[in-house]
Amino acid sequence: MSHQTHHPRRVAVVGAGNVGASFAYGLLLSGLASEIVLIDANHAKAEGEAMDLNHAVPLAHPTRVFAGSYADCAGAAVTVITAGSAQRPGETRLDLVQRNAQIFQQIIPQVVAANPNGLLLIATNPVDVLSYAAWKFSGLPSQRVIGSGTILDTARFRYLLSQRFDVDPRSVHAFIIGEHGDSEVPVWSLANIAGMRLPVYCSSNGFECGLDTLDEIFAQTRDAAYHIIERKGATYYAIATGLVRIVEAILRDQGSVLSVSSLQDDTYGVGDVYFSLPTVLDAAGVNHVIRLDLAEDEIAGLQRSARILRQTIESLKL
Ligand SMILES: NC(=O)C1=CN([C@@H]2O[C@H](COP(=O)(O)OP(=O)(O)OC[C@H]3O[C@@H](n4cnc5c(N)ncnc54)[C@H](O)[C@@H]3O)[C@@H](O)[C@H]2O)C=CC1
Ligand SMILES: CC(=O)C(=O)O
Repeated sequence: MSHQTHHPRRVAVVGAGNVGASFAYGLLLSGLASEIVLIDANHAKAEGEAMDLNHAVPLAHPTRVFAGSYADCAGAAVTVITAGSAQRPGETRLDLVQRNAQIFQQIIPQVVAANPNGLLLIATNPVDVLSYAAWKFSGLPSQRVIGSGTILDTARFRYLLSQRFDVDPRSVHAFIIGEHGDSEVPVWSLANIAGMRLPVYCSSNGFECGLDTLDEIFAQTRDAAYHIIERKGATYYAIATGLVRIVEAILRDQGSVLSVSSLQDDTYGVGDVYFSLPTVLDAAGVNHVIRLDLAEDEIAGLQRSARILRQTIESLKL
């Protein structure tokens, strides 16, 4: 209730569309939150989703789910932003930037006015640029403004590698870094199963993994959203699960290493930009970003990705 001052484990969700509603559903099933508030410009949509979700509560976990207004972001540990336009077939994520930045200019100050102490978790695309915009519009310390970044791409990559090598994807350790989008970079040099780099793993365990095979796995990872949008119009279950995983790391103060987007300094030659690297997340948000021992071509790819994002930020004239 909005008159309460203490909201144990409240999570607010702005945007109750495909991604927001799927996230709320995943969060409800996780039992991590005691309250979930849904906010949407289309209030009826938020109300309908809250009603439907509440009917799952007796079968899941005691959770108070309701449709609210920005004032209800008060006391939320995390506010997840999924509002805005999604790609239509043939559009890139970067094509959405002007439209969604304008929406963020309206939304973010209202969230922060109600809740100056919580964390913001951004999913709206292009997620790296909009996370940077959210940081600017919010005035919050960058540690508390996080983008879902390549958590999804890393999950896709681990899944596809697991299929190739016939193991549990959780046993595949590999990261996608940089932009959540077309310029993202696979970190092949550090990818491993059981601590063995992939070429060694392959030769000693009887798998073929030539360059063509690996290139194809990366292309399928990078282009997955296009393939899914062509078929079903949108992607949401996997990103929703990624958002739940990030919220879990925060609410449970786990110190988990996840590839998320955060403000980057110029370690790799391009600063004042958001992009993804493996990042330690805890209750305070970004604890620190891990400095990877990358191969030269990976550094070059990351710098290219960061430059594309920096140029897109500059086009917004924030
Ligand atoms: N970061 C990631 O990995 C992923 C990001 N996305 C992005 O998430 C975003 C949402 O996608 P979907 O949920 O599929 O879209 P959707 O169209 O189903 O939902 C968007 C919701 O935002 C609401 N909305 C629009 N303007 C608003 C405003 N000014 N204030 C409050 N609510 C507003 C709409 O009413 C709608 O309910 C898109 O930008 C999409 O590209 C989607 C999948 C993965
Ligand atoms: C839409 C999007 O960003 C994705 O599925 O990767």
